[in-house]
Amino acid sequence: MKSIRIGTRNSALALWQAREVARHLQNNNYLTEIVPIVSSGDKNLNQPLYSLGITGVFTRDLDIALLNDEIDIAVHSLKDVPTLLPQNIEMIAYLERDFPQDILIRKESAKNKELHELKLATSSLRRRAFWLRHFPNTEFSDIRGNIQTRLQKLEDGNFDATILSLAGIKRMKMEIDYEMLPVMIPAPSQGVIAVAGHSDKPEINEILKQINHKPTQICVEIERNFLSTLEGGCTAPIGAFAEIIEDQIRFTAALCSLDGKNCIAIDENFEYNPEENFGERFAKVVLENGGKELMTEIKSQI
Ligand SMILES: NCc1[nH]cc(CCC(=O)O)c1CC(=O)O
Repeated sequence: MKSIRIGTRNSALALWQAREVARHLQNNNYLTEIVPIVSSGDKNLNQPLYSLGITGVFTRDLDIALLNDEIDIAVHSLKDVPTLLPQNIEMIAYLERDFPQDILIRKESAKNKELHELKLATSSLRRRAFWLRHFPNTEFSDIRGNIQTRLQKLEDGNFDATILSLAGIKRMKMEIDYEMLPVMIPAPSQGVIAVAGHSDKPEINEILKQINHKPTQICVEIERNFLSTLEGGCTAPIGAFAEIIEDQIRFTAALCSLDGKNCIAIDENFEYNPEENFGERFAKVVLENGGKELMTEIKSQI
């Protein structure tokens, strides 16, 4: 049998994630081959992502390679994938989520500062707003690039700390001190590796389904339905996290104003029912409780 061509971005993290998907497929006795593809999201590093005006900067080039039959499947960090997929592209498998949380990393010279004294670097509207919700007088600078670049910028730059995803740090095996940030709600689908396939390739997609982790799929579908119902194509400070605890789902989520002063939050426990779109239901609760006006305000500010 021919080997499965696994498309990936060529950052260290993306390659690690692609090898992880390859390992799962090899465990099921399939041959694999990794095909790195340079993405335009990686080429354009001077502007924050939300200001590039297009969604899917990280995924577009892999989508094109998939549609052009240069690769059979594409591996993504699910949180970078827009909720609306291009025609003929389907998300087929999700690997088990390991570390959904955000963490704080500070440089040595800031190690004795209080949290509210830190000057932070992040380009994420969510991380900024959720931090400001607790520490409203914080100064921020933008920071872009892959994890290694950001940590280098932290050493060189005029700020004390940055916020990153724990999953990325763990996957890169970085020996680095970090602090957990229980005040932050993760981005929808943070920490999840997802595999996309072409709708016209049912044989490959059947193979992919064998490595799907169903509990992770259930959780990220709730988070992403919540996100897509709220956003309608715009980027806003939205956190959403679902986890399965015994036989219940715990869902925590919030939409915040850019300055973090106004947050509409959800915290629910419920029994899973595949017939019900919980993400949409909770997003409607947010929209009806001031979220609609808040989204209009955010859209006018970014
Ligand atoms: N937006 C960049 C990005 N996309 C995926 C990860 C790490 C893996 C993940 O969180 O799923 C990161 C780095 C970060 O947010 O710190």
